[in-house]
Amino acid sequence: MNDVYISIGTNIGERYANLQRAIELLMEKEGLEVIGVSSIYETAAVGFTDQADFLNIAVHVRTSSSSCEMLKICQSVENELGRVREFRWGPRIIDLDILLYNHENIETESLLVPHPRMYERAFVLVPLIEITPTPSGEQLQRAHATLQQMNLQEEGVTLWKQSADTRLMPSMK
Ligand SMILES: Nc1ncnc2c1ncn2[C@@H]1O[C@H](COP(=O)(O)OP(=O)(O)OP(=O)(O)O)[C@@H](O)[C@H]1O
Ligand SMILES: Nc1nc2c(c(=O)[nH]1)N=C(CO)CN2
Repeated sequence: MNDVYISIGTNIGERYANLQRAIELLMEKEGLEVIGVSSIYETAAVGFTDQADFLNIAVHVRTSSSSCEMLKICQSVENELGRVREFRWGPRIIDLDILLYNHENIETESLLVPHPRMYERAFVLVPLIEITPTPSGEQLQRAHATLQQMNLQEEGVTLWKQSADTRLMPSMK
Protein backbone atom coordinates (compact mmCIF):
# COMPACT_ATOMS: atom_id res chain seq x y z
CA MET A 1 0.00 0.00 0.00
CA ASN A 2 1.07 3.55 -0.71
CA ASP A 3 0.68 6.65 1.45
CA VAL A 4 -0.43 9.70 -0.48
CA TYR A 5 -1.17 13.27 0.58
CA ILE A 6 -3.48 15.29 -1.63
CA SER A 7 -4.34 18.98 -1.55
CA ILE A 8 -7.89 19.91 -2.54
CA GLY A 9 -9.06 23.44 -3.36
CA THR A 10 -12.28 25.02 -4.57
CA ASN A 11 -13.51 28.59 -5.15
CA ILE A 12 -16.57 28.23 -7.38
CA GLY A 13 -20.13 27.32 -6.42
CA GLU A 14 -21.00 25.48 -3.21
CA ARG A 15 -17.44 25.18 -1.98
CA TYR A 16 -18.22 22.98 1.04
CA ALA A 17 -20.36 20.61 -1.02
CA ASN A 18 -17.58 20.43 -3.61
CA LEU A 19 -15.10 19.28 -0.97
CA GLN A 20 -17.56 16.72 0.41
CA ARG A 21 -18.26 15.34 -3.04
CA ALA A 22 -14.56 15.10 -3.88
CA ILE A 23 -13.93 13.05 -0.74
CA GLU A 24 -16.91 10.82 -1.44
CA LEU A 25 -15.68 10.20 -4.97
CA LEU A 26 -12.19 9.37 -3.71
CA MET A 27 -13.68 6.89 -1.24
CA GLU A 28 -15.51 5.12 -4.05
CA LYS A 29 -12.26 4.29 -5.87
CA GLU A 30 -11.14 0.70 -5.71
CA GLY A 31 -8.20 -0.08 -3.46
CA LEU A 32 -8.27 3.39 -1.91
CA GLU A 33 -8.92 4.29 1.70
CA VAL A 34 -9.23 7.81 3.08
CA ILE A 35 -7.15 7.83 6.26
CA GLY A 36 -7.43 11.46 7.28
CA VAL A 37 -8.99 14.77 6.32
CA SER A 38 -7.82 18.12 7.71
CA SER A 39 -9.95 21.00 8.90
CA ILE A 40 -11.16 23.32 6.17
CA TYR A 41 -9.24 26.56 5.70
CA GLU A 42 -10.42 29.66 3.87
CA THR A 43 -7.53 31.05 1.88
CA ALA A 44 -6.86 34.13 -0.23
CA ALA A 45 -6.17 33.24 -3.88
CA VAL A 46 -2.49 32.84 -4.75
CA GLY A 47 -1.04 33.29 -8.23
CA PHE A 48 -3.93 35.00 -9.96
CA THR A 49 -5.23 37.02 -7.01
CA ASP A 50 -8.30 38.71 -8.54
CA GLN A 51 -10.69 35.85 -7.76
CA ALA A 52 -12.82 34.55 -4.89
CA ASP A 53 -11.31 33.02 -1.75
CA PHE A 54 -10.73 29.28 -1.78
CA LEU A 55 -11.57 26.55 0.68
CA ASN A 56 -8.57 24.23 1.03
CA ILE A 57 -8.03 20.90 2.75
CA ALA A 58 -5.40 18.17 2.81
CA VAL A 59 -6.35 14.50 2.60
CA HIS A 60 -4.30 11.43 3.49
CA VAL A 61 -5.13 8.34 1.44
CA ARG A 62 -3.74 4.82 1.40
CA THR A 63 -3.95 3.17 -1.97
CA SER A 64 -2.80 0.24 -4.05
CA SER A 65 -2.57 2.58 -7.08
CA SER A 66 0.70 3.67 -8.61
CA SER A 67 1.50 7.39 -8.67
CA CYS A 68 0.50 7.57 -12.32
CA GLU A 69 -2.83 5.85 -11.57
CA MET A 70 -3.32 8.18 -8.61
CA LEU A 71 -2.94 11.20 -10.89
CA LYS A 72 -5.62 9.73 -13.16
CA ILE A 73 -7.89 9.20 -10.14
CA CYS A 74 -7.45 12.84 -9.11
CA GLN A 75 -8.21 14.00 -12.64
CA SER A 76 -11.29 11.77 -12.83
CA VAL A 77 -12.62 13.29 -9.57
CA GLU A 78 -12.05 16.76 -11.08
CA ASN A 79 -13.91 15.73 -14.22
CA GLU A 80 -16.75 14.08 -12.29
CA LEU A 81 -17.26 17.36 -10.45
CA GLY A 82 -17.44 19.14 -13.79
CA ARG A 83 -14.16 21.01 -13.73
CA VAL A 84 -13.52 23.10 -16.81
CA ARG A 85 -9.94 24.21 -17.41
CA GLU A 86 -9.93 27.91 -18.22
CA PHE A 87 -6.55 29.39 -17.43
CA ARG A 88 -3.64 28.61 -15.19
CA TRP A 89 -4.29 29.44 -11.54
CA GLY A 90 -7.80 30.62 -12.43
CA PRO A 91 -11.03 29.87 -10.52
CA ARG A 92 -12.06 26.24 -10.27
CA ILE A 93 -14.85 24.02 -8.94
CA ILE A 94 -12.25 21.59 -7.68
CA ASP A 95 -8.53 20.99 -7.91
CA LEU A 96 -6.73 17.90 -6.62
CA ASP A 97 -2.94 18.03 -6.46
CA ILE A 98 -0.75 15.15 -5.33
CA LEU A 99 1.61 16.57 -2.72
CA LEU A 100 3.50 13.47 -1.58
CA TYR A 101 3.57 9.83 -2.68
CA ASN A 102 5.29 7.70 -0.04
CA HIS A 103 8.69 9.38 0.31
CA GLU A 104 9.34 9.31 -3.43
CA ASN A 105 10.68 11.92 -5.81
CA ILE A 106 8.84 11.56 -9.10
CA GLU A 107 9.60 13.41 -12.29
CA THR A 108 7.62 12.42 -15.35
CA GLU A 109 6.11 14.53 -18.11
CA SER A 110 2.74 14.58 -16.36
CA LEU A 111 3.67 14.26 -12.68
CA LEU A 112 6.06 16.01 -10.32
CA VAL A 113 6.16 14.85 -6.69
CA PRO A 114 6.65 16.46 -4.22
CA HIS A 115 4.34 19.01 -5.82
CA PRO A 116 6.77 21.68 -7.09
CA ARG A 117 4.98 24.62 -5.44
CA MET A 118 3.85 23.00 -2.19
CA TYR A 119 6.58 24.49 0.03
CA GLU A 120 5.73 28.07 -0.91
CA ARG A 121 1.97 27.70 -0.38
CA ALA A 122 0.56 28.27 3.10
CA PHE A 123 -2.83 27.05 1.82
CA VAL A 124 -1.16 23.66 1.21
CA LEU A 125 1.14 23.52 4.24
CA VAL A 126 -1.35 24.49 6.97
CA PRO A 127 -3.80 21.62 6.34
CA LEU A 128 -0.97 19.19 5.53
CA ILE A 129 0.81 19.88 8.81
CA GLU A 130 -2.45 19.49 10.73
CA ILE A 131 -2.79 15.87 9.58
CA THR A 132 0.92 15.04 10.01
CA PRO A 133 1.62 16.09 13.61
CA THR A 134 4.71 13.88 13.83
CA PRO A 135 6.33 14.34 10.45
CA SER A 136 8.18 11.31 9.12
CA GLY A 137 10.70 11.78 6.35
CA GLU A 138 12.60 14.68 4.88
CA GLN A 139 9.70 16.05 2.82
CA LEU A 140 7.25 16.41 5.70
CA GLN A 141 9.98 17.75 7.98
CA ARG A 142 10.75 20.42 5.38
CA ALA A 143 7.03 21.24 5.16
CA HIS A 144 6.85 21.71 8.94
CA ALA A 145 10.02 23.83 9.05
CA THR A 146 8.86 26.01 6.15
CA LEU A 147 5.46 26.65 7.71
CA GLN A 148 7.08 27.79 10.96
CA GLN A 149 8.65 30.68 9.04
CA MET A 150 5.32 31.86 7.64
CA ASN A 151 2.89 34.43 9.01
CA LEU A 152 -0.53 32.90 8.44
CA GLN A 153 -2.37 36.21 8.70
CA GLU A 154 -0.16 37.70 6.01
CA GLU A 155 -0.62 34.56 3.93
CA GLY A 156 -4.41 34.91 4.17
CA VAL A 157 -5.11 31.49 5.68
CA THR A 158 -7.84 31.19 8.33
CA LEU A 159 -9.63 28.23 9.88
CA TRP A 160 -13.10 27.93 8.30
CA LYS A 161 -14.40 24.69 9.79
CA GLN A 162 -12.75 22.45 12.35
CA SER A 163 -12.27 18.82 11.31
CA ALA A 164 -14.08 15.77 12.76
CA ASP A 165 -17.04 16.52 10.54
CA THR A 166 -18.67 13.17 9.92
CA ARG A 167 -20.43 14.47 6.83
CA LEU A 168 -17.03 15.06 5.22
CA MET A 169 -16.00 11.52 6.04
CA PRO A 170 -19.22 9.56 5.67
CA SER A 171 -17.71 6.11 6.18
CA MET A 172 -15.88 7.10 9.38
CA LYS A 173 -18.92 7.96 11.55
N1 LIG B 1 1.88 16.56 -8.20
C1 LIG B 1 0.96 16.83 -9.15
N2 LIG B 1 -0.36 16.78 -8.87
C2 LIG B 1 -1.28 17.06 -9.82
N3 LIG B 1 -0.98 17.41 -11.08
C3 LIG B 1 0.32 17.48 -11.42
C4 LIG B 1 1.34 17.19 -10.48
N4 LIG B 1 2.55 17.32 -11.10
C5 LIG B 1 2.30 17.66 -12.36
N5 LIG B 1 0.97 17.77 -12.57
C6 LIG B 1 0.40 18.15 -13.86
O1 LIG B 1 -0.09 19.47 -13.76
C7 LIG B 1 -1.05 19.62 -14.78
C8 LIG B 1 -1.86 20.89 -14.57
O2 LIG B 1 -2.55 20.77 -13.38
P1 LIG B 1 -3.55 21.92 -12.95
O3 LIG B 1 -4.31 22.45 -14.11
O4 LIG B 1 -4.37 21.35 -11.80
O5 LIG B 1 -2.55 23.05 -12.43
P2 LIG B 1 -2.94 24.17 -11.46
O6 LIG B 1 -3.63 23.52 -10.30
O7 LIG B 1 -3.70 25.24 -12.20
O8 LIG B 1 -1.59 24.82 -10.97
P3 LIG B 1 -0.59 24.29 -9.88
O9 LIG B 1 0.12 23.13 -10.51
O10 LIG B 1 0.29 25.46 -9.62
O11 LIG B 1 -1.36 23.88 -8.65
C9 LIG B 1 -1.81 18.32 -14.76
O12 LIG B 1 -2.32 18.00 -16.01
C10 LIG B 1 -0.78 17.29 -14.30
O13 LIG B 1 -0.33 16.46 -15.35
N1 LIG C 1 -5.74 30.06 -2.04
C1 LIG C 1 -5.53 29.27 -3.10
N2 LIG C 1 -4.93 29.77 -4.18
C2 LIG C 1 -4.70 28.96 -5.26
C3 LIG C 1 -5.11 27.61 -5.23
C4 LIG C 1 -5.75 27.12 -4.07
O1 LIG C 1 -6.14 25.92 -3.99
N3 LIG C 1 -5.93 27.97 -3.02
N4 LIG C 1 -4.85 26.82 -6.30
C5 LIG C 1 -4.18 27.27 -7.33
C6 LIG C 1 -3.83 26.36 -8.43
O2 LIG C 1 -3.47 25.14 -8.00
C7 LIG C 1 -3.77 28.67 -7.46
N5 LIG C 1 -4.08 29.46 -6.32
